[in-house]
Amino acid sequence: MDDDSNPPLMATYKHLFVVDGHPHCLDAAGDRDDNHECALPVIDLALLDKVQSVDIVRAASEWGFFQVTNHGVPQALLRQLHDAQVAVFRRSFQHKVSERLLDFSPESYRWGTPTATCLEQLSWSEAYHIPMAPATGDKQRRTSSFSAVIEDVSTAMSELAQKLAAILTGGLGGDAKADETMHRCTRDTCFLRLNRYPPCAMGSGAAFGLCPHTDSDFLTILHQHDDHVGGLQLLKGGRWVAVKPDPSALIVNVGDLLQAWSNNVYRSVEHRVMANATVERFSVAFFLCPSYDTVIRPRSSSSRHGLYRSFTFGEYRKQIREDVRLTGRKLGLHRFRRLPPSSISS
Ligand SMILES: C=C1C[C@]23C[C@@]1(O)CC[C@H]2[C@@]12CC[C@H](O)[C@@](C)(C(=O)O1)[C@H]2[C@@H]3C(=O)O
Ligand SMILES: O=C(O)CCC(=O)C(=O)O
Ligand SMILES: [Fe+2]
Repeated sequence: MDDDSNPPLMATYKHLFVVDGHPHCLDAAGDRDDNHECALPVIDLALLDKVQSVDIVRAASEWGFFQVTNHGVPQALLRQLHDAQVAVFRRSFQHKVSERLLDFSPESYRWGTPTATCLEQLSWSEAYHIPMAPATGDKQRRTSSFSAVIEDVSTAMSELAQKLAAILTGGLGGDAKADETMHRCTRDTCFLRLNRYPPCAMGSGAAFGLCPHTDSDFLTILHQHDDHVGGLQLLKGGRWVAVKPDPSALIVNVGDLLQAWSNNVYRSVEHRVMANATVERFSVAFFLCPSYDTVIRPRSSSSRHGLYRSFTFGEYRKQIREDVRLTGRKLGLHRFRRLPPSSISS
């Protein structure tokens, strides 16, 4: 490994570990139930029938997270992606910031949190956030074996995500409009994110690998490559619980768009990654997203009014970017809540 491959996280963010001249650490200790590992619901997709669909609907509404086995994304392909991902992150930092990864846009490489003003907003990680849409004039995506692997993984994950999204939208009763919205998610409107969490010398749990957030998409498919490096935690019943890594399974989580569309039936649950003092960690996330002009129209039911106003995915992303720029945090769906009728003055 090149010594110069790590982004300069310590040099850039060391000051956030000191507040008023005193060492500062995350207040994760206050909510620390991190030793508590949870067993996410596991759905065996080889047995996909009515019973499994009901289980998926239940897991998405009670947990917002579940795991799938026999998911159809070949294990050998995930291993190939892992090897290529490791090699890409091993290149020198200078190379990563200055070169385009293959033919993807230069902004796809990110590290740390440029907007962070406190430790709580810092993500101790580097990532390639890759739009699946081919760049204009881009005819050479498959010229390297790496881009071919990325294409194959994203095609397989996209098929899986669409299948699960169809089950989840179907699970709320027939609504043609849901189908229409889901059809606006094609592989090319989605994103693949390659994450690497470098060791953090300040100690395990001293920083977030990825600070608490909900995903801004319909559904996320996540693969953790190692069975011995944990770090992912989710908020369950007001407490942070750790997810036990299982590289043979894929983790699925509901994103903000599905929560809004389903009128809070499905839950986009906050999750985070804790940094580790000695070992690095890799993961890959596939985000099922529609085109930016797609309107998310929260369904209303006889029992519940629409909790959110309609918005386009482009509007949602823009608002998040703006909130992060101005406040350091994503405010997410709170911004799009419909005001209760009593609070609207005439
Ligand atoms: C600073 C931030 C960027 C981010 C939202 C956040 O407040 C914290 C987590 C970030 C993250 C990580 C996963 C996804 O890539 C992302 C789109 C998301 O939903 O949360 C990003 C956000 C972003 O890049 O806007
Ligand atoms: O690395 C992980 O386990 C989680 C990644 C994640 O939450 C994300 O990329 O949105
Ligand atoms: Fe996430």
